[in-house]
Amino acid sequence: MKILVDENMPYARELFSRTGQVLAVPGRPLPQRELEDADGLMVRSVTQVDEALLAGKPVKFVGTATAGTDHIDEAWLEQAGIAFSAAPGCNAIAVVEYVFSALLLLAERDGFALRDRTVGIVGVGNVGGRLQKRLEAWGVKTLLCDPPRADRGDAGDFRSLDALVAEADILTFHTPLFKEGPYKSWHLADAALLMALKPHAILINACRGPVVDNAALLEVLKMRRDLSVVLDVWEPEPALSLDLLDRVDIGTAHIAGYTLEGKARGTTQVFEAWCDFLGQPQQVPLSELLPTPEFSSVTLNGPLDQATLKRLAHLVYDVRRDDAPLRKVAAKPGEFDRLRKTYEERREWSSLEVICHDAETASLLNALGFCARLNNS
Ligand SMILES: NC(=O)C1=CN([C@@H]2O[C@H](COP(=O)(O)OP(=O)(O)OC[C@H]3O[C@@H](n4cnc5c(N)ncnc54)[C@H](O)[C@@H]3O)[C@@H](O)[C@H]2O)C=CC1
Ligand SMILES: O=C(O)C(=O)[C@H](O)COP(=O)(O)O
Repeated sequence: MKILVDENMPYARELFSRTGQVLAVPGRPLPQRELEDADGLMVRSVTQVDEALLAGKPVKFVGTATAGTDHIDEAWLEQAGIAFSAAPGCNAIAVVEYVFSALLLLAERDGFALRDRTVGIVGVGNVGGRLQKRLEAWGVKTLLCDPPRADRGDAGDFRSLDALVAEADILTFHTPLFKEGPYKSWHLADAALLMALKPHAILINACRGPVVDNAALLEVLKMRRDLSVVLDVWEPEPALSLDLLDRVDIGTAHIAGYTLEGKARGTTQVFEAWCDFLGQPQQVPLSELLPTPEFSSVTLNGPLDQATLKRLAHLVYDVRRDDAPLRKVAAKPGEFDRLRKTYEERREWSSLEVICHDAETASLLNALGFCARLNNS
């Protein structure tokens, strides 16, 4: 049994080698000759998996250690009889914490209270749903737009995208990329939407680059200097527009989902699906894999205000650590992918135990995703 795994998939070698011979390969471009005798192929979002890649190859199972699946031609895999599994929700917490890190930074820079802003969430799935809960836990008003869920009759106060644009101070996109169909999300944020954003609005895209028309965004930013923009994803990648990068407030190399926990969950979800496919089910608890974090415990002695929340959040992850390196190297070919492959360890808020002196603060911190406990001494 030969299993190809993307080299940017932590723990893949040790897990998949329980079931066969593992070869770690670059995902972009994938060395095609290695597919000639491969039974399993485990990729990330940078590898297009379709007929052109796999026709005539012996691969029987494809796994992607990602939430997004727009790089996979699922219809072709199905008709070719190739099993497929993704990793839904694996890195949702990481994206939520990226968004929080960015918002807390912009709030401090521009001197506003998050609680005084309304956040419009477009796409209320694993990422958007968790973001809603954490923002509401902090007392921030949210507005939700998710036409597929609204059409399914899911509970929730779902609004139109136009309503969010009209009312939200912060608009954040968390949809899959659909190039066509009833829920097409390609260029969902087009020139008209961008021009209609409220004065001093903040636009965030941490889902897929083409959900925001990047050429239109560049033109709009030349006219609307009041807008603030956070982009983790670009149209296209890896050759993003340097002019656009110059004009955004925070720009990162598609790393919003890159916590160690998020990547490890991606690997274990796909590994477990592969084992099911082989008829040898296995469960891998994350605690078996993850190392001790750099900071594991702090004591909060005062009240939890926005400035304190920012310091706590940024102790675990400050988005500026990813913005500066991209600006430094973006003009050089290959550097976008190198930044992603050599990504320095990043953990989730839950890795930080926060010891508190009152139960209300502990409960709020837990609702925000930290691991809080009451100091009874
Ligand atoms: N920057 C990064 O590192 C990461 C990016 N992503 C991207 O974010 C996307 C969302 O992630 P999850 O929340 O985990 O996916 P999910 O599938 O759990 O949720 C997506 C939600 O978007 C909704 N939706 C679909 N089409 C829509 C439309 N046209 N307008 C509004 N809502 C729509 C769906 O009904 C669903 O509720 C992924 O598909 C992926 O492309 C995900 C993880 C990491
Ligand atoms: O899960 C997703 O969807 C993502 O966007 C991933 O975080 C992207 O990471 P790579 O698969 O490109 O390493």
